[in-house]
Amino acid sequence: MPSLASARYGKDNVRVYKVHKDAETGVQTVTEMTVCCLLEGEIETSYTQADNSVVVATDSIKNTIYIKAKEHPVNPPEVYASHLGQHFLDKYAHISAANIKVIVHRWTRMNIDGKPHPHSFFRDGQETRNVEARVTREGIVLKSGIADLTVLKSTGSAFHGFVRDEYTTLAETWDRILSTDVDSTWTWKLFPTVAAVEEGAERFNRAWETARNITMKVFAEDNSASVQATMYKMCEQILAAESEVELTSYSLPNKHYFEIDLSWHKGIKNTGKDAEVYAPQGGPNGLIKCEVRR
Ligand SMILES: O=c1[nH]c(=O)c2[nH]c(=O)[nH]c2[nH]1
Repeated sequence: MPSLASARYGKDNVRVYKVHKDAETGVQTVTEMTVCCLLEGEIETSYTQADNSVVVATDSIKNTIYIKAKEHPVNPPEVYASHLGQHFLDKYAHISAANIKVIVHRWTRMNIDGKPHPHSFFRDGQETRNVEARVTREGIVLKSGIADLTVLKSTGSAFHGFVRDEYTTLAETWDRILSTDVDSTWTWKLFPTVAAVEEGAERFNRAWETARNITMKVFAEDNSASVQATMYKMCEQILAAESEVELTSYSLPNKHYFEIDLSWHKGIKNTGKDAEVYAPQGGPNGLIKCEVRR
């Protein structure tokens, strides 16, 4: 006899835009998000017995995402995600967990004639700021992060001393290009209530800035022995800087740039210390991950 091992459902890819209009200055500030909200609880019978009486329609979940964005600030996204998730526990006794994911897209204010423009913005890169909240009656687990921050350094990266055997063709290198799309997360200690999330909410913007700055500074300044060694240093520094963070993680593709031997053309030197023109690769790519706990 089969049984339902796990279940969650809700609405994904809900796109939300909110504007704040400062009545005094006329300055407007915008936030664009993509939201996912998946519920868990006593919903088994909707799967096993076609019992829709336990189903909060995903259309209603979508409506709630908009209503909560109107009722509450959407900045920082950690606070919005906590309010949204808590709503489903408060409103529906049979719902035991709300899993919220908020992806915040970049809208950076334009500078026109050297002055910040009051209502015009541009997308300066695909990088997003992400939050995952799991809200239960035990408390709120928040995971904050950065995704798709594309970085490259043209030197200051090496990779040698790795296993050499009959499967190895890769040459050791003391000077290579290093490029990746940063996916970094930091998981907070458990918050008992939404009020505890709200209290000192500036911690979330500060930690995002700290993690982003550490990521870029370590990437730029570390004389990298490997992606593994460099990402571990980033994790250590984030844990040292943010005392309420329990766990940090990185997932980094190693986006390869291959040297091109052009010696067949008039003896051109384009390898080793003479390398200038490279071939950026699509796939395959390395993929290096780690989690570091306090
Ligand atoms: O930083 C690296 N880590 C690896 O594990 C690896 N493997 C590889 O082929 N190149 C690299 N680079």
